[in-house]
Amino acid sequence: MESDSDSDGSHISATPPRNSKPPSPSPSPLPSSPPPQPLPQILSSSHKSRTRVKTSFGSKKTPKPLTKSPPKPSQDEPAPNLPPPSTLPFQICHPFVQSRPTVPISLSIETLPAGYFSKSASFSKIHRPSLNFESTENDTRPQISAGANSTDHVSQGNKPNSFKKHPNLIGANAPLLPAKLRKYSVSEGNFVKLNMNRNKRKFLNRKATSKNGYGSSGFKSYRRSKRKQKAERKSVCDADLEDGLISEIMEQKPKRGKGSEVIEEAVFAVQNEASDENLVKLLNVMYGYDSFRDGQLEAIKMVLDGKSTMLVLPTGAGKSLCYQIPAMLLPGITLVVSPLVALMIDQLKQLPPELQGGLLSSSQTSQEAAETLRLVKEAAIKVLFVSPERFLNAEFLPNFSAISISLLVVDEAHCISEWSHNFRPSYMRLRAPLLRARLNVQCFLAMTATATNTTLNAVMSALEISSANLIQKPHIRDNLQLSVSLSGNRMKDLLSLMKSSPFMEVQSIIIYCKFQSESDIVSRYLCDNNISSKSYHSAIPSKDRSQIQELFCSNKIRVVVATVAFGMGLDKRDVGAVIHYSLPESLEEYVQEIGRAGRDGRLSYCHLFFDDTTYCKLRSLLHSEGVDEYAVSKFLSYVFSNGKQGKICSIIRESASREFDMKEEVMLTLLTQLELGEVQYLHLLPELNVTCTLNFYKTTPVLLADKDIVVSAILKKSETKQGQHVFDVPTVANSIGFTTIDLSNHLQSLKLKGEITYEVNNPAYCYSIVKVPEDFCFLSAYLTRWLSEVERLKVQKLDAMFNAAVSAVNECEKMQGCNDSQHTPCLQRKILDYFREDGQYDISNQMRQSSPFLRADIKVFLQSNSQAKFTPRAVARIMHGIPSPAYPSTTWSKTHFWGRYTQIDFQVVMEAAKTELMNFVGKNAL
Ligand SMILES: Nc1ncnc2c1ncn2[C@@H]1O[C@H](COP(=O)(O)OP(=O)(O)OP(=O)(O)O)[C@@H](O)[C@H]1O
Repeated sequence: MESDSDSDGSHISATPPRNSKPPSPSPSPLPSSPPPQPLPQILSSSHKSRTRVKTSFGSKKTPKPLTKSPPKPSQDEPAPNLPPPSTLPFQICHPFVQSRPTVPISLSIETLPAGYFSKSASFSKIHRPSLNFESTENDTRPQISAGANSTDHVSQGNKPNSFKKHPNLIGANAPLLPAKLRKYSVSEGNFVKLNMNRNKRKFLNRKATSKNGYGSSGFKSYRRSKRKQKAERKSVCDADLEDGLISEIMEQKPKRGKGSEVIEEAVFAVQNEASDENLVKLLNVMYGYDSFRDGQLEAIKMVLDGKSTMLVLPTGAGKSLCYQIPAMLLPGITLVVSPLVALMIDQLKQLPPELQGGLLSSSQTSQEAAETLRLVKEAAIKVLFVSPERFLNAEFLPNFSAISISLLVVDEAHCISEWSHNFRPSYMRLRAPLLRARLNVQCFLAMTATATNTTLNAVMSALEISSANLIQKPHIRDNLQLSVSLSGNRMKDLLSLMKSSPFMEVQSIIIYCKFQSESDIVSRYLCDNNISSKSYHSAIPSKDRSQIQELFCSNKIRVVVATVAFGMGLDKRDVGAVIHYSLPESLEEYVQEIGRAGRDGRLSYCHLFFDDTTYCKLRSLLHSEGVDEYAVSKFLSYVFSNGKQGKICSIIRESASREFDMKEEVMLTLLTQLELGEVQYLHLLPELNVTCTLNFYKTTPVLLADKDIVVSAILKKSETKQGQHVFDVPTVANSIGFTTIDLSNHLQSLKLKGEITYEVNNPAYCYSIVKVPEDFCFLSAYLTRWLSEVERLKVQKLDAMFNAAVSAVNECEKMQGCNDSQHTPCLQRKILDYFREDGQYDISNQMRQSSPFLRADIKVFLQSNSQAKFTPRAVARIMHGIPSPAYPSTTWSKTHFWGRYTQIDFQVVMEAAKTELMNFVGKNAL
């Protein structure tokens, strides 16, 4: 495997500088680290607000109800903040703390001394390599990015191509066919019509009013609406999409022109003989590039050979091309599984015009999905993007029985592995035997930029990819200059960094923050100090977000201060610097985010700030998803409580989350594991609002029930509240052997006939039981172990990130090209070691192992909250200041023990809590 670690920084001088003018002769030195500042308030409730789907109430055409229309049922009052008395293992019999208890004087306040991590570093002189200024902005610049190793390139000479913007591409920077070919090429390309029905934005059948046939306003609004779909990376999955996302995605066949003949010839030549020369020719006529980047040709040839392949290339190295070219050549369709709809949309719009694409995601309506499937069946779509949630479900599969799938691509393949930084339960569906059996697909291409060896092994074993078919290139491009500094005052240090060379000369900069509030504060601070910037995160209205991204891409905004929401799918080639204001949660995340810089191959700067307070805070937060065996077993009993095989069951997300003190995502992870683990216990059904409130209008309920089986069941199974019938959708469906979808359709038809109106609320996970577990204890122990392991690994990943930063600052001997705060070689080496050696990587943690006051404080806390019930984890969360569904910060942050022990390892606090709880319960029992 190639290694970046041998580089000593000298290679960087071969790259033209980002700033076209030479650096100012004397970079202004930065001040030494001032004393630490408190972090801004960073904890926020993870609760999603309850959605309420209104189907017909309030419509003007609604006929008058038979009975006087009662007032709308009020939304459920939020449940009390504490779980019911019998639900927690430790009961403490004392008055509860609803009003502030008289807490004895605090026993201790544990804080790490400032400068806990010795030797503070300064980034005052960021090393600037000697640069060759001969190349100018307009040169065909040496791409030292992914294809750093130029010997691996298959080239047809390096004539510069005059790239023109694709008429239908949304991406601001995607290079396109050279001018000479563009004039022959398709005029309408792979325009993806993206209708936002719910937002009433329709571009279908738009009359051509401009050269490209779409009308400039239509195209502009299309671009705008596309950009709206950037969403928070961690939180966005199909179900999380903002309202009115994708309603329709369709293709228009490109008009055939002389350019398409040239491409057809090139395709034909490769189909005859997949030689390097023919493939380069195809690359050239399709994309206008002269040579493949490192790893691309190898991957394409492997896939064309029918070999399942694991491809690990750095971000921005050009992985997409590795399935796009095969998709042009292979007879069947190419399915691309992608974790985020926003990513799918980006990839869809970046398909070359000759390649027709489509998208299926669970946020589409059934009509939209049907339209896409129709196009697939007509072979009008060559590349189909699908979300893993949609994938392999009972509704999806039958559509593919008669369709030949030549290639299945798993994008962000690390999501398959629970050992990755971004495990997604829905990716557990991606198993070779299942895919072969259900879709008859034989060839897989798994792609990622960030995978440790353990993760790679997990992915390759899931997709049965032979180790001989692993293509792996260094994780970081050589054109990224990495610097790091321990900061006592990040805000001030950031300002100094921004005002010093080279950052002051860089055109486009992304500053990554961990929290939304932090991003707002930092952006405001920069603006107040004459550095204009914009804050970007998912709480900013989508219209504004789109605008910020658009302005950033067109270089009208220089600095964006963003959470992780910014960047996924962003293919701005000339981002010159990425600054981490907050420590990333893993080296994977760090690598992914610095990969936003220098996609054009030019030298780019990445600076990382770190400090012990942020590290401790992040480490605490990583424990917010952990669960105890007690909670898991309670959850399992509930899941199978009314359990007969085949029965449709539901779990109302919000109330169950409080009841089990488990985040909604954790409940979904458990349910997915019960579906996709070794034994299939249940079958997940689409999520649904399960509580229905119904009014009858035309016909009296009893008369209607005589003719209608559904109405008859509703009358039997509903409660009448103020003249309205309230019922649980799965209960009614079960009673007449309907599916929930059938029942919903039936209600809809009654509504259209004017017989009823109804409203549904309470979003719930729905499933049918396949098998009731024989041994609940065994299963809950197994699931808890599994979740704990995932939790432990996340913490280890943060430790590894922190240790890499600490050791660069404190241990680097500055021998091999590192100097001042510039640590490219040693950070590259750390990253390489981490990805390669995995388990043996240094992941010792820097947390304090205990405090003499910990147990005494817990004891006081328990005494003063004696009516409440706690698990050890609940106590530890409070001591770490982590809110949870049953112990929200609104109530519990009022205790002055809240967050007092963030610097002590969570497990240690939990152990202490366990001991104290035992003592407490023991004493009470006496
Ligand atoms: N052979 C090539 N020569 C020049 N540019 C290329 C080549 N291959 C791909 N590119 C360009 O590199 C950019 C990044 O490509 P792409 O989006 O496929 O990267 P990626 O590896 O998927 O990145 P990420 O991991 O961030 O999604 C695109 O603008 C693409 O057009």
